[in-house]
Amino acid sequence: MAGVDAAGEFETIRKLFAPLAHPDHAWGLRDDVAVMPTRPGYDLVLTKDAIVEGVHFLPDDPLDTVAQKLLRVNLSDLAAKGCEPFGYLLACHWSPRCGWPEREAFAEGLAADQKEFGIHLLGGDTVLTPGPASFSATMMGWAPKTGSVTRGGAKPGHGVYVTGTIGDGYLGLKAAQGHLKLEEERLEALAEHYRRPVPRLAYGQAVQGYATAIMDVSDGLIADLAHIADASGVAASVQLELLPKSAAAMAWFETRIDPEAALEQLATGGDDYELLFTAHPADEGNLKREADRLLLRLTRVGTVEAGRGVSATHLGKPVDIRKPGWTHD
Ligand SMILES: Nc1ncnc2c1ncn2[C@@H]1O[C@H](COP(=O)(O)OP(=O)(O)OP(=O)(O)O)[C@@H](O)[C@H]1O
Ligand SMILES: Cc1ncc(C[n+]2csc(CCOP(=O)(O)O)c2C)c(N)n1
Ligand SMILES: [Mg+2]
Ligand SMILES: [Mg+2]
Ligand SMILES: [Mg+2]
Repeated sequence: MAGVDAAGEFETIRKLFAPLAHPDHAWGLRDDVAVMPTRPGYDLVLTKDAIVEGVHFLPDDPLDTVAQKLLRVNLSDLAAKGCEPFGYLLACHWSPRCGWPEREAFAEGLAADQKEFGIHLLGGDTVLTPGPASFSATMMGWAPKTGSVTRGGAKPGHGVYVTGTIGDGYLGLKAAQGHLKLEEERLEALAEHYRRPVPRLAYGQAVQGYATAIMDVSDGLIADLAHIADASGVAASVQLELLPKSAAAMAWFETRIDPEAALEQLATGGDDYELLFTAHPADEGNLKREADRLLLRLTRVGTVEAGRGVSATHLGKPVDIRKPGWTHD
């Protein structure tokens, strides 16, 4: 057909996205809708996050990793609620820089993570924008009808726990921008965490029996803990010296002259996509055992207290946190 270029809307859908469609429920991406099945004994759980060039990913990030980041930030929300992922609706707002090779790379990233996480594409929308590229996914999964742990059950005396390490996403952005002076291997490890965070799906399911409140860390550990504290009607304190750091983050930390400011950066930088939760101290052994089983680091970083808000200390000294995390203002 005249006037249809190689990166056209319907070529993209037919050649790149249709092969990723759910074999039973997406009608080959040739109709107006998809149909969600039901699953006896389970609730359908939905979440949506968007990512924008220049805001969530860098203009020169490879498009396969952009697609993976999109799926993973959404899967991270399902992980926090102990869900088994099922599939997603995808919106692509391509910018003029997204030609056919970039769209192919994007679809390859989707294919890799569909396999990794056992999900399928259900449908979506494809548009062109004169502005920066952006993408969004509506991720769907299943949670047992017994219900997921909310953000609202933390009680004074409970511990505050976090999976993995904190600050790699934040440092990874700086590494990808060429703003850090570290060994190449360290820079790559950090940038990888920024571009391809790992949603903690298995641990999210494993802790549903123990956590009293849970969410994933996207905006920053302190800001996100404040959401748990607000929803639970409690206060929480974080001991910054307990923050779990990767080898690369340790290497960066050792170059800092102000350790307190450096820890504040890690605790408020966001892009972690780790699980943050509270639990009764009596359950710590079970939580550790489940983490060990999954070869996942688990760290107690603080305590739930009576009151409101989140406070931080460094080696016993109060730290005034100026900006607890990322906000779109
Ligand atoms: N435009 C919107 N319309 C309806 N609900 C919204 C809208 N934006 C956010 N929400 C809802 O507000 C709540 C908080 O959203 P938020 O995006 O902060 O959560 P999150 O995805 O856990 O965090 P993050 O986006 O930092 O990963 C969620 O329940 C979300 O569905
Ligand atoms: C290029 C670039 N600049 C800054 C950041 C940092 N950042 C942006 S949004 C966000 C919170 C999570 O997003 P949301 O709340 O929208 O889900 C964070 C930590 C980044 N990732 N990339
Ligand atoms: Mg969100
Ligand atoms: Mg989210
Ligand atoms: Mg946010």
